[in-house]
Amino acid sequence: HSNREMWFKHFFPPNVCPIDAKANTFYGIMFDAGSTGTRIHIYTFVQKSPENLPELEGEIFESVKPGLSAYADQPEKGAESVKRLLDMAIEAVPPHLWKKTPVVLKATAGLRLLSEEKAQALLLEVREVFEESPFLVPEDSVSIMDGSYEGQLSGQNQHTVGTLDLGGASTQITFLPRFEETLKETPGDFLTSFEMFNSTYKLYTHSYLGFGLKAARLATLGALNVEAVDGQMFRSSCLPKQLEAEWHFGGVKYQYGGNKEGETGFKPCYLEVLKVVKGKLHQPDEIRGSSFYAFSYYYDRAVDTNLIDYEQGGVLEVKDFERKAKEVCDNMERYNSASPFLCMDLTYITALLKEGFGFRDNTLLQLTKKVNNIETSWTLGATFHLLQSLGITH
Ligand SMILES: Nc1ccn([C@@H]2O[C@H](COP(=O)(O)OP(=O)(O)O)[C@@H](O)[C@H]2O)c(=O)n1
Ligand SMILES: [Ca+2]
Repeated sequence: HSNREMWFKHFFPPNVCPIDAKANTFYGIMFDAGSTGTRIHIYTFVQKSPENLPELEGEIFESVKPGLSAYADQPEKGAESVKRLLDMAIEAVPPHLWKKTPVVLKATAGLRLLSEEKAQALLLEVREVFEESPFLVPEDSVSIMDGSYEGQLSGQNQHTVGTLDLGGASTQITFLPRFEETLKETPGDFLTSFEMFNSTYKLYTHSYLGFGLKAARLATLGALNVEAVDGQMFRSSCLPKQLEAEWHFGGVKYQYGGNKEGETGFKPCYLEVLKVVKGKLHQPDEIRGSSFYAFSYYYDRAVDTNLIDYEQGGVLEVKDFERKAKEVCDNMERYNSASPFLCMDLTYITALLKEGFGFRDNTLLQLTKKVNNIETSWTLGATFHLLQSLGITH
């Protein structure tokens, strides 16, 4: 619309101006099909004028468990879980905007670990659910995402230069390098360029498949990429001595337990976990002392052990995770009520941060679930990009 049509909008406060609201509000529906759950993000954007970027106005968020990969052998059931979430969008988006509201699903690490055939069958069923909905279904609306897009950047605090995300199957690190040196010593496929205000920026972002918390459990147990797991017992010094149990992940059943006779506790556990991370990740020098935002399982495990409050989040040092790991691992029987993997998880987080990425003991981590009441997720950037590429916003 031209400025002529909108001359009257200055007489109304923005939220009572009916035409303004209609002409400038856009919705975007983004599904995050993660390895442990499926989530819907329904974003509302408002574009105040054609020359400004659209602003995020709000988000509706819901999630279900388990993730799509758990339906590897029942793709219709998997698609049904998506449909139930999509029904929320039918309620949330005004009917006259349905046709203009794109719906997209991007699967992350969990589906990357399934066979091509099973993954495609799932995606096909989901695509059908989308086609039957009243929303705009772009080409490629259902896909497996390249890991590097999961990185996200937050600019809340000048000294916080990057983000860390720990999923079930993969983990991501993203930051804006400040030194030429970092760009020089970084593998090319860890860098992506983007344009903003007529300048080109280089972003360091990488997704490590197999280094998510749950994949790391299997790796520590020696059960990742093992051919025959049937009847095999995987043991670890990171688990309670007497424990023997079963665990289902990615459609496979694993039997695992504690070191009945051998050692348990932080020290032997750390050595076990070290084998999984040491020398496996790229360590950019400049991040050692920088502070990072940390999401997902970093957040969840910090909440589980009272390091932070669930609602508030908080700031931690890397060594806080180590202190807690020692406390839990060296008193394993006492912590039995929580997950039997708590010691292993905290030890892995400690090793990942210190030996994997190369952070210092006193590196600060800002643990956050929401920023300005919006779920922190790669989905926001992806939706923004989608609306622009479809020409829905400018
Ligand atoms: N919107 C979201 C998405 C995931 N998560 C967390 O991310 C972790 C699981 O990661 P995921 O299921 O996305 O696994 P990947 O597919 O990323 O490996 C859990 O700690 C979730 O609670 C979150 O806190 N908020
Ligand atoms: Ca994720």
